[in-house]
Amino acid sequence: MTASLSQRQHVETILETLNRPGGQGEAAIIERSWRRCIDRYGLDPARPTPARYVPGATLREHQDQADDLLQVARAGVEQLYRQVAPLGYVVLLTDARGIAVQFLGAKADQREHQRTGLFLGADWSEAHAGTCAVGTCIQERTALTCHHSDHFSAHHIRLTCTAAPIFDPHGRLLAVLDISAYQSPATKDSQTFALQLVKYTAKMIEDAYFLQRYGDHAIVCLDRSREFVQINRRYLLAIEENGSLVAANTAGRKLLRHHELPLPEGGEARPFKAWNIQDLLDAQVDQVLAIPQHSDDRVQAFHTRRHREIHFATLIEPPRRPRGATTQARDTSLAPLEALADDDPSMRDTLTRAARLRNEPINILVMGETGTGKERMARALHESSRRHDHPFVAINCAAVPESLIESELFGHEAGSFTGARSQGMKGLIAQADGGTLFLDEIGDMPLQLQTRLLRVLAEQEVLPIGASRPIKVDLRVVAATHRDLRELIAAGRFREDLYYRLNGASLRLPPLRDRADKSYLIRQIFAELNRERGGRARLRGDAMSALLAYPWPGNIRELHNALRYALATGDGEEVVVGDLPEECLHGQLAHPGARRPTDEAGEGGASPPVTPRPLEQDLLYRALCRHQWNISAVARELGLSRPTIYRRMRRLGIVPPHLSTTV
Ligand SMILES: Nc1ncnc2c1ncn2[C@@H]1O[C@H](COP(=O)(O)OP(=O)(O)OP(=O)(O)O)[C@@H](O)[C@H]1O
Repeated sequence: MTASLSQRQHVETILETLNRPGGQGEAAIIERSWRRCIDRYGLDPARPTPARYVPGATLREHQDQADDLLQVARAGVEQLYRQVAPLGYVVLLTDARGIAVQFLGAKADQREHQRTGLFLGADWSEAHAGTCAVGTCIQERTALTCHHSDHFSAHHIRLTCTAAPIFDPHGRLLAVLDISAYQSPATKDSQTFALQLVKYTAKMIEDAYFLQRYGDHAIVCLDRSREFVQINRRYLLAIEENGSLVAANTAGRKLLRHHELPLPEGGEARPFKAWNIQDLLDAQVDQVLAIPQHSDDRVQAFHTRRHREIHFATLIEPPRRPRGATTQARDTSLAPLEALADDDPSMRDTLTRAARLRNEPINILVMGETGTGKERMARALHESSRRHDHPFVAINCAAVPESLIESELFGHEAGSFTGARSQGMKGLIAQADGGTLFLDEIGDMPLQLQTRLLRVLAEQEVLPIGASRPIKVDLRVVAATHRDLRELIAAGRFREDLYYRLNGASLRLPPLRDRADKSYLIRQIFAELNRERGGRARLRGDAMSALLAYPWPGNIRELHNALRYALATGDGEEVVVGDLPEECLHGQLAHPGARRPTDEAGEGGASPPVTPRPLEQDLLYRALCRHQWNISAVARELGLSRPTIYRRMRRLGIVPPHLSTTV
């Protein structure tokens, strides 16, 4: 059968079906949508519906509005893509208006994706695209598969698309998650698993968004199964301290409807906020809030008040907000240490240890790869200790010339050696009296000075060069190293006795690549740099995604520099993915969903080109040089078509060296 014949038949089927009384179940959903297409939108099933893209700037607005969700959804969308990509599906996340704000699909088929509209910026609203999984899901507020000839437009009938809605904690539609493929078996049943998988992922994203939005509230998680309540968390209810409900996930809202008291004739359902947890569960608020989080009884059973059904409950308490009798005044002096990390397991252990050690009269050795924040840790230890009103004095033993380090550390008397200051100099050790002396790169300290330092630590007194009497000092030394001091000891380059003096306790910092709180660090550093610059730029979601996708080797300094660069190249208002340095962008381009969207969306002529930035020119130029101006190789590396590369070269004014005229 030729395509045009099947398309003609499709049009006839639609018209015939609409002349019959309505169908059942999902068939009814599709029929209702077909009716809307004709009656409300005035669409014609035989008329081609070319993919429509919103312009680049509009797409950015849609992405900005969906930014919170996009950040939470990223991991879920990527996991879904990994699951379905081998079967030929692409993944789209659209906003509530049907505009694709995230896309993951095979790069090799990019042209086809763009032609069909399975791409960033495409408009899948029903009013434009006709009956389709996304548009019809938005209208019907339900998950569905739009398989082959379910589509209204004859031009979409080779597609199979499955979509599920994502609602916000108040039941408003937030987004639609969709998977689509060009080839699939003829029967719609073949998509049953697809539908379950998309619904499951949409619920995961919805719940992750819920937990993030209401992270400052107590959240009651309920399930009918004791075994699954901690994993499934089927029903989520955010409550105030007095038990009144502030939000519920989709399943939670259904549970409330199920347990609503019978309504009087014509009566309205109780507004969501009028619920209290004790209206739902046969329990007092205090009992629910007392469910322990970290013991064997963290799952507790309750009857529901109305139907006497058993539900198992766990509680997620807001972080750092102690409640009731266990309330203790928060120790604000710990703030400098707490600010170093968010939710990284090894940092959490390190910080707990640091908090215990901060006022102990022992020296501390901080270990970790270069740029992992050892000096930050030393400062935070000092600032959170009782010594914080006294000086924090830092010296980098590797950076000061060997000839100066002795006088820098120990100071000297007037005229004690050639080049000494005429009035003498107080050394750094004496300057740190009462406070903290930070010895960075201690492994680089010359052996002879190690002996003198050992004496200072043992005697708590320092003898300046040329002085006859030592000066008493009260010191806490924090030393840092990225080297293995035991190896240096074995090689005879570090004194073992000094090692034990310095290593009263040790703290090890994990490399950036292993940290689970990268997004926290990114936000922290970005905010700091913003403050330094006196600016108020914001970091857009696509830049954050690229930074998170980049395989950071180990160094926070590198991240710091990347953000500094991005702020310098950005327009001052926001930092977008194109403002990031080349290395981060490479991690980004290897990742199909995180590409800067707008210029590629313009390939079909629907989106205007993005204003070129110097960085974009620089990136392309460097890629061209790397590949000796082989356009195919550059196109492959950047995941773009050859014509796109030529178009960009023209737009950015890049001329190959072997041509004297413009390309
Ligand atoms: N927790 C943090 N939050 C924000 N910025 C941080 C954090 N930790 C480190 N940085 C930044 O990362 C960079 C490196 O930090 P720091 O100098 O403390 O590392 P280091 O391990 O002492 O480095 P080196 O090994 O080179 O001496 C600095 O720019 C610092 O501001």
